[in-house]
Amino acid sequence: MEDSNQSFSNDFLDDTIASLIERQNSSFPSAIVIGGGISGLAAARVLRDASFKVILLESRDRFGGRIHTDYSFGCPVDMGASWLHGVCNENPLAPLIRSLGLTLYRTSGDNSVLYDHDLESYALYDMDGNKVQQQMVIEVGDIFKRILKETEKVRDEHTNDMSVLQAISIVLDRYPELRQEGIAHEVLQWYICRMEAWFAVDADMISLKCWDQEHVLSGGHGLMVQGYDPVIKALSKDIDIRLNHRVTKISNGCNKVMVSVEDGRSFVADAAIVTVPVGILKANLIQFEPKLPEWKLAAISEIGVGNENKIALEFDRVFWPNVELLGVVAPTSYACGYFLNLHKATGHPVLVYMAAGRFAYDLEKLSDESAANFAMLQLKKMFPDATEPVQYLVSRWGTDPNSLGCYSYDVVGMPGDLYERLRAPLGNLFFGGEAVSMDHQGSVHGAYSAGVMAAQNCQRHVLKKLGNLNLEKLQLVNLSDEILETAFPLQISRM
Ligand SMILES: Cc1cc2nc3c(=O)[nH]c(=O)nc-3n(C[C@H](O)[C@H](O)[C@H](O)COP(=O)(O)OP(=O)(O)OC[C@H]3O[C@@H](n4cnc5c(N)ncnc54)[C@H](O)[C@@H]3O)c2cc1C
Repeated sequence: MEDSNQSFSNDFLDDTIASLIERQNSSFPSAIVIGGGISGLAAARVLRDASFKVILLESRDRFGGRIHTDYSFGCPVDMGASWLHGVCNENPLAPLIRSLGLTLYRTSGDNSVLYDHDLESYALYDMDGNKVQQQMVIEVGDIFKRILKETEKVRDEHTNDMSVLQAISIVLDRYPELRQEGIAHEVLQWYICRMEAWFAVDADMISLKCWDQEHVLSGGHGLMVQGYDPVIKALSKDIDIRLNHRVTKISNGCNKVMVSVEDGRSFVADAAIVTVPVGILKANLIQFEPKLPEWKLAAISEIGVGNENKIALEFDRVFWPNVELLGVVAPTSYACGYFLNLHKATGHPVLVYMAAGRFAYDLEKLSDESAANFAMLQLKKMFPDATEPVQYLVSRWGTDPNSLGCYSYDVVGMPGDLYERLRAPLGNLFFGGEAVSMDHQGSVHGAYSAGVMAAQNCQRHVLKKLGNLNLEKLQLVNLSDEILETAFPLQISRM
């Protein structure tokens, strides 16, 4: 490790980090944050506010990661995360959202994972364009709840985990009267499609043991009307972010961590925090020196990563009803589809087609134009007179080499200690990112908290290690404490 500084390029030695290399026992502690999504930005802020010298290395030419608000329609369209799950003061992001004065459009009340949209805000259609009676949507929704309730008994009867789909099939064999026919069957498939969208995988991969174990924050689900971008911008303020810096190797020594990027340059600091998506770790795109221990590698391989994609369509006028969600029901959950009506929440004539699981991967095989055409075919099933879109946007989270998936999920048979192993530090190396969140994996607020926690652990570790440092120089500021001081109410609307 000591000799490694010699491999630095000369021009880099003149850069700010060079001072970190030269600092031995004096000056400020230093850290490198890898990945500029919300988790990495939160981690960098905590350390910066604690007077650490921080540098953030980000592989893309933008920061924000799986939060990506696109403005090419002239209005904010979130192609990654768009909801705040848990519109309540306990949400760790609430203080920041409040202080920025951002508006949330609540799409559901308090009701659990499966109903991030209230039933009255749906309009469902069959493949022939006939509107499904709302009464049927409500009745089948109740039947779906009953089926899921019965799967709890199946869970209690089996020591081994199984998929939710397998459990549903056991319940339907036991209670044939719960089976649905015709359109009612298609509506049931639509509910399964919505469940698959939440976990971003097909129902045959959702763990029966884990699916409802998440502690969902209260307050329902709220769309970020101005997009998530202002949150990301606020967190990034004054952080030394190096874009187009793809990390390829992390050398974790006794005293320092050296992080190398694609073009051969290296950065050295007292500690580093890895916040890249778990899909990147699974694909072994970063080399670790020494190699990660077996228990860490096993945790990375045992966690699931799902996929979700969006096709955003901008129109010159609104030709659809004033509901939040437009859905097409079909004989299989794979063939069901739905559009989020952004016009209801934001006033802009934009529909966002959303696809999850295997279907999301299949969509990525199409060109952008074919994907948009596919979404239009779905739309025309509901509205034969639909006009062509003025513009469209297509996401590819599954094959994007900076994400390789949309967010993590619990696989069938997931070991109980998986998350502890994922987040466990290794010497001077700490782990953040949505997948290591304590309670809210797969979410923006979970990723944020995981970044804050990794930074606080890193801060403690480094300060302990540098025991001879003049600690009075350091301002031990907690990011959330600082923001909490500005207490504005959350702005929530529903038109
Ligand atoms: C389509 C979609 C919809 C979603 N909807 C919601 C929602 O409505 N609500 C919600 O709460 N959550 C939602 N999520 C999940 C949420 O977006 C994520 O949990 C969260 O943004 C993850 O943040 P992160 O910082 O952990 O990871 P990321 O945002 O992925 O940040 C990691 C960063 O690391 C960078 N990186 C990758 N490899 C390297 C490398 N080798 N070197 C340097 N940098 C690298 C990436 O470019 C990225 O910027 C959604 C996600 C997707 C994809």
